[in-house]
Amino acid sequence: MRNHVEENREVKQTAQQSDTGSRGIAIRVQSLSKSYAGREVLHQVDLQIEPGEFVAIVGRSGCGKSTLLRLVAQLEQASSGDIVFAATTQATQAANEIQDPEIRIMFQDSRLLPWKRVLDNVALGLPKQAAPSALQSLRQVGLEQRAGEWPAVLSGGQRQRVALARALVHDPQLLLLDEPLGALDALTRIEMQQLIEDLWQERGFTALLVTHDVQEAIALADRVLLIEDGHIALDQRIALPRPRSRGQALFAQLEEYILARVLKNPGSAPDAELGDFSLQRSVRQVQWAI
Ligand SMILES: Nc1ncnc2c1ncn2[C@@H]1O[C@H](COP(=O)(O)OP(=O)(O)OP(=O)(O)O)[C@@H](O)[C@H]1O
Repeated sequence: MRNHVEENREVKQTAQQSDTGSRGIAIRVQSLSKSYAGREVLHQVDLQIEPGEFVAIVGRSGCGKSTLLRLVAQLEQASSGDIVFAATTQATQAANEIQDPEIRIMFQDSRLLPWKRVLDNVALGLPKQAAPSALQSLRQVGLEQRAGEWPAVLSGGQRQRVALARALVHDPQLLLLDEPLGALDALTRIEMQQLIEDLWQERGFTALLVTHDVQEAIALADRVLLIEDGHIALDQRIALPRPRSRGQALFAQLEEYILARVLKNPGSAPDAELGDFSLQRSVRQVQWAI
């Protein structure tokens, strides 16, 4: 017998799924500004993200990366400007505004409840009868066997896997990732990157990742945005084939270029040289009529 969550999900998907079969939504940020105590952190930011796109945000500490993510998550209010979410219709790719997108967020710390077992953490907020989907979500991150354990006995990487399972059990249209792998060792970090990429490809949600790690941004994202002085100073398409290898010459070239831009190093390669990749991933552009 199907549970309520599955039924609700089906109804929601029928209404909101794009014609690529993607669960992901489009985002349009218009003239977005945010000030804290009179100090402007973001200044009239404009940004468009396509359904199912994976976008990474990099930039120096304190430049406003997490602020932008929190505004998109609707955890904070902008000082001015708009953020619009849209699903696309079947044939036309026209954007239909949606008011209550399913958005989930992952932080650097897992934020698991220590007094709840792993499975109960994943099932948090789900109706009781949806427990099987929580177990399935744990299976997807490879931790089904740890369902009955307490978060305290898991490693940092395993706790982040549980946090990922907890986000995915809600079948998000948009997954926001605020430096979720920042505290992990290098090997675990790469394993988690692969897991996130696999799940993103399988589920089709739109992903927005804040990271300090330019390699991570290039490994995962379709586009890397650099925030600087309150605005998007660079919007670099990463048209490398997936899965990506850090050993590729183009990977290294992009890394050097983006890092140089972050560090404002005048010796970096010109944008034009890097914009000429032949392998472009076909992200379908939304027609905004709203
Ligand atoms: N609630 C707040 N009240 C006051 N100032 C804030 C608040 N949140 C963020 N700021 C300030 O806004 C600026 C941007 O913060 P934000 O956390 O977005 O930066 P970030 O780029 O994510 O930094 P990091 O890479 O170090 O995490 C910082 O100067 C920060 O001190």
